[in-house]
Amino acid sequence: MYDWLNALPKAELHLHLEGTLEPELMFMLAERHGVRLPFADVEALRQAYSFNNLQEFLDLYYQGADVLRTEQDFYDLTWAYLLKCKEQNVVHTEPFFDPQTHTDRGIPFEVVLNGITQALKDGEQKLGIKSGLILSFLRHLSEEEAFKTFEQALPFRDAFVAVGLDSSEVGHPPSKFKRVFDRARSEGFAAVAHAGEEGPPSYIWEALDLLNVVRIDHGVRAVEDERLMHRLIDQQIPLTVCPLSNTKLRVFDDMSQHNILTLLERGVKVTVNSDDPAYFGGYVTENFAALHESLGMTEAQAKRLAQNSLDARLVI
Ligand SMILES: Nc1ncnc2[nH]cnc12
Ligand SMILES: [Zn+2]
Repeated sequence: MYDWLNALPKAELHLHLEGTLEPELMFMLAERHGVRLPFADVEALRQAYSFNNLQEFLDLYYQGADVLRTEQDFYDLTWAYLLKCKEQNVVHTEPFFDPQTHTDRGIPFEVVLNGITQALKDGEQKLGIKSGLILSFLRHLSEEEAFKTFEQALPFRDAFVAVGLDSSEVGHPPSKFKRVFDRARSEGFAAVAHAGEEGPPSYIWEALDLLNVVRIDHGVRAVEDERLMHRLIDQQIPLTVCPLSNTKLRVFDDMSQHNILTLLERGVKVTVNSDDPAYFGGYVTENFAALHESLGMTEAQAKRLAQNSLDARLVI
């Protein structure tokens, strides 16, 4: 089944480039820049990837990103991910990047963006993988800081297709970013947002009604609100679900409890994605494989999930 799932053409719509930083690359970049990591070796770092919630993961994820410093680093990071896409027949990807994670430690916005966009261009030319980059705001920071980031990005408007919202969800509802999302949409960008990962269904409502998002990232807590379920089904609003992430971050205790196939069978437009594969134990194919192993996902269901991902692309 793994090989069959791997060969299925698919799109990835929920992937943080910073979350593809494999321990081996982290150590290589640390050496490149003479940075001392607080882990003895790759194995010790992997051992640390055990989380009780989103915040415990984010603390390590932001710390790991500190080795990303030059254009070449961002290129290498993105290219390594695109090679994985090639290997797993991900024919299209719409990755996030978090500019504030880097600009806040003094890395110029252009350094981050140039490295990523050059790799994405090469990915299309040399590997045939299409992409659309999503600029994501960190929701634990202020709306004013999100505005600053957006203004900084505008001169490079051709480099990205949408804005997103990620980081610590609870306590930072979508409403906090209504005005900056209004501004981004007025400039012609699509909007997506993480909502209903750890946060309540009301955050999904806000993402839809206040931020006017065209997709919900995660959204698995929608099942707690039947009226919301009807909205998602009636309007066929895609959810970018990340099964391995959800179990690693304890949104579900075990993969056997994951609700993605229940959502699929109720008619919600769900897709399968890897979120932060270097930290959560697998890329897209591993996510599909886990659904087969733990939930008995059939080939027909896998085909529908893959087709949903192609249908839900922002860029065609
Ligand atoms: N799963 C996730 N939720 C929120 N912010 C993130 N940043 C990277 N991965 C994330
Ligand atoms: Zn995410």
